[in-house]
Amino acid sequence: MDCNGYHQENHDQNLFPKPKVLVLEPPPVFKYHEDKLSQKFHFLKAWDSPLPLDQFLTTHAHSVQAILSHGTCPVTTSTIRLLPSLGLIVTTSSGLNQIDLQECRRRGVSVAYAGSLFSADVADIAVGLLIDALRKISAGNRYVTQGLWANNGDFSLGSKLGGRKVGIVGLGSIGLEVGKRLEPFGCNILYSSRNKKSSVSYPYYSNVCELAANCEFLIICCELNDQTRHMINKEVLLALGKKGLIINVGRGAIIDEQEMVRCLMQGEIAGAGLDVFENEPHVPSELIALDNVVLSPHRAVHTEETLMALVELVIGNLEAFFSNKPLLSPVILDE
Ligand SMILES: O=CC(=O)O
Repeated sequence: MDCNGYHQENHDQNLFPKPKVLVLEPPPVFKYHEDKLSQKFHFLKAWDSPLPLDQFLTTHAHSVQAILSHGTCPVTTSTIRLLPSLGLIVTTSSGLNQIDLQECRRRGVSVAYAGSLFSADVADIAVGLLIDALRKISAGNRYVTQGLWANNGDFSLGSKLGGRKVGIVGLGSIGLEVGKRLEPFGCNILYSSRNKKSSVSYPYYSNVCELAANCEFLIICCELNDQTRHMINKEVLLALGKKGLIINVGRGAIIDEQEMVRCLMQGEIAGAGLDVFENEPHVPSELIALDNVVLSPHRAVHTEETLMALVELVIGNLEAFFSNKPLLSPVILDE
């Protein structure tokens, strides 16, 4: 046994009780793999308790060393402050905007995340949404299933992908995967990012508005933070222009959603493919009604295969923490 009280060969539950892990809201991985996780850890389920959250946290304050969190589950300053023994937050997401990282840094709480585990899956959906919006696959499906084709309707033409200029906002691991997928279609890739990347020869724009003015489609792949919140505003959307499409697989709040809805309704941009929204799972009714918008329920990150890999990563990170070993996918908390 190590100093955190964790025993790898944890056969006798009385002698070596399973380490306790706090879960504030059920993460998607629970739906499919809770049994597997529960073989190793005892989950304290805040959402399942009749107690109000603060009282639940106070009750377990001294026994909680680790939290299991996910992409839309806030881990706030007040939660962290109520848990004096907290040493680790493991999130099943790649995005970290929901965790108060500053408080983690201040308190010396480590954070582990999904890293680039989902990047290929997210890039597949980004390209899928682009092709769908451009070639009107979902709209065509509605046209057929609503009987309009059989009634001699006139389905409007889509537009070609090859040879088009695609602007990627955020050239991290997801953005790079998107670029890799679009190059063989004959697309010209441009990008904006915090810094110019020496690993690619794509034209770089430090200003997202200039990127929008120089490309035909924008694919949002960056993270949400104070700098990127509502970065895609009216000015950027107008620069993208009337034939422009916007695809978002980052976070809803990177786009000023109200402004995007207005631009879509007034024909200031041509269409959108969206996996993420400002107020999930609520999607503005105007977006639902538009035929030039393709919607997806924040599922770009999850496939059966990556969820399997994710559960192993979560277990690996928690086991490492409780055995005082290096985390498998730590977040580097800069000074
Ligand atoms: O959106 C999900 C994630 O950040 O992993």
